[in-house]
Amino acid sequence: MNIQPTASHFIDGAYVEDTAGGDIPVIYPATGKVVATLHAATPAIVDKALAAAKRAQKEWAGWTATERGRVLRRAADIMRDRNHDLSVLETYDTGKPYQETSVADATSGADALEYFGGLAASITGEHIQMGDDFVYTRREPLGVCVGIGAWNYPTQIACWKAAPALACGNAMVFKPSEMTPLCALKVAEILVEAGAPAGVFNVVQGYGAVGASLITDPRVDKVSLTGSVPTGRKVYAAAAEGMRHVTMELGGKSPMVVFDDADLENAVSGAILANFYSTGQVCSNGTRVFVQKGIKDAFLKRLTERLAGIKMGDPQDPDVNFGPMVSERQRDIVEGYIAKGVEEGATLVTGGKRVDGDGFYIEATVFADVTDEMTIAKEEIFGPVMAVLDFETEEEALTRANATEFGLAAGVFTADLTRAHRMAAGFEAGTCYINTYNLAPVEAPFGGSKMSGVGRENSKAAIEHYSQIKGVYVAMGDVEAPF
Ligand SMILES: NC(=O)C1=CN([C@@H]2O[C@H](COP(=O)(O)OP(=O)(O)OC[C@H]3O[C@@H](n4cnc5c(N)ncnc54)[C@H](O)[C@@H]3O)[C@@H](O)[C@H]2O)C=CC1
Repeated sequence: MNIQPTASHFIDGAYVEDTAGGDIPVIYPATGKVVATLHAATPAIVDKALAAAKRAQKEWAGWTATERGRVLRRAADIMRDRNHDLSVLETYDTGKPYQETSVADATSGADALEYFGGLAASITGEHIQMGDDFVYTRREPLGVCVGIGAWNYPTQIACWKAAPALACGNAMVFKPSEMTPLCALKVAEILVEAGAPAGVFNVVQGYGAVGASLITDPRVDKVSLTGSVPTGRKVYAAAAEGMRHVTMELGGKSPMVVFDDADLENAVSGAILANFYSTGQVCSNGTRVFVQKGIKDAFLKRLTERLAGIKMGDPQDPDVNFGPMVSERQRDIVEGYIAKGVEEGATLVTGGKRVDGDGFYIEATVFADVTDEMTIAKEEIFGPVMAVLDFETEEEALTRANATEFGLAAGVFTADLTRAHRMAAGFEAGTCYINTYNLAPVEAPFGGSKMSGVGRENSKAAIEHYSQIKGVYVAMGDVEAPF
């Protein structure tokens, strides 16, 4: 497979290069080797992309929604047809195992394109009768949207943002994470192939500075970021200057609560999905696993047994189910947290060590006897580190689960139906799970409360964040004025 793309950027329907912006090396996390070199956008490239989006948006919004939807649905079909190649590329970009990328990335992107393609024609206004007069509402696009992505799901993030944006008649300029710049280019190619007019979806590469320059441009109407809380703060503030709409999908330190009466095997499976999928690099991960005292020993025993099923190795090998971290830096950060866990007195149950060699591998790590004050229970690690905390009562579990500035996700495992719903109602989090964890189907809203974000992606809720309502009052009689 040719990993080096034709050029760094995709603007106005074509690949564009400008080497003056400086190199962005693409490092394959499994080997530590550079597999492609791209270039950061210069101000001229950013200008070209925004100009193309601004022009194309007018044409695109003039199409009927059925026509727009058809393009998105065709793009979904193309993505599914190319799932293998796209998954291999996603694995080069991120280091996530092919076993995951072949079922969770291009496929999830295709789901978003299909879902919002199907929804496009149902995005309508309403009629409000006022005696003889009436008001009608128009649901209009926002204009030019900027999407900024994190490294962990480059295809999915591009599609989760592009699909609702385009369905509503917006155009988009998307900046992938500098760590994983390859996959969004394929999304752009596919949309053009599916019939999207040139300029409706553009990709520009770059580090934070390129992202920052996009947000403040007067041509931009909306910014949707997937990233960390510190970046979210900066992006939200910069967008506020121009009163721009925002969607913020940020980090988390989500709780997963396991009661004594939970199905042990399912709770262990949930904890594995909540901590080790994508080598722990998932924003909604349930990294604070609260386990009720009566089930704690059995839980830890079964978890340790199940972790023996990890197969670490070349992520392109379909039998491998645990890949490297995305970068050396991220692995160093995770190692630092593991050291803090040991230093602050948590019990290291399993893992904890980096794997020697060129790739950025680190073991799946479980700490028990973690307390709320420990650093590993408070800060987002974004790596394969599970913290198991003990608890006794439901009230205690809920209070401690909510005692965080984050509010992205939360989960509960219990056989007690009413308790499950009580917990879901009590969680201060945007995305909750009962007896499962980390599923993110396009039909369901996804996003966080508190410091974890603003707005929702996916589901009908996303339409609210990529369109605006205009009310039109229509008088049927004379106008009454006081003088
Ligand atoms: N809630 C969600 O849906 C998700 C959230 N995340 C969060 O993302 C973080 C990890 O991803 P990273 O790529 O390290 O995040 P990051 O915040 O470092 O970077 C995210 C993106 O923002 C860009 N950026 C950085 N500074 C900027 C600025 N001043 N203006 C505009 N753009 C700027 C980066 O180039 C990158 O494309 C984690 O905290 C994770 O929890 C990741 C995936 C999903």
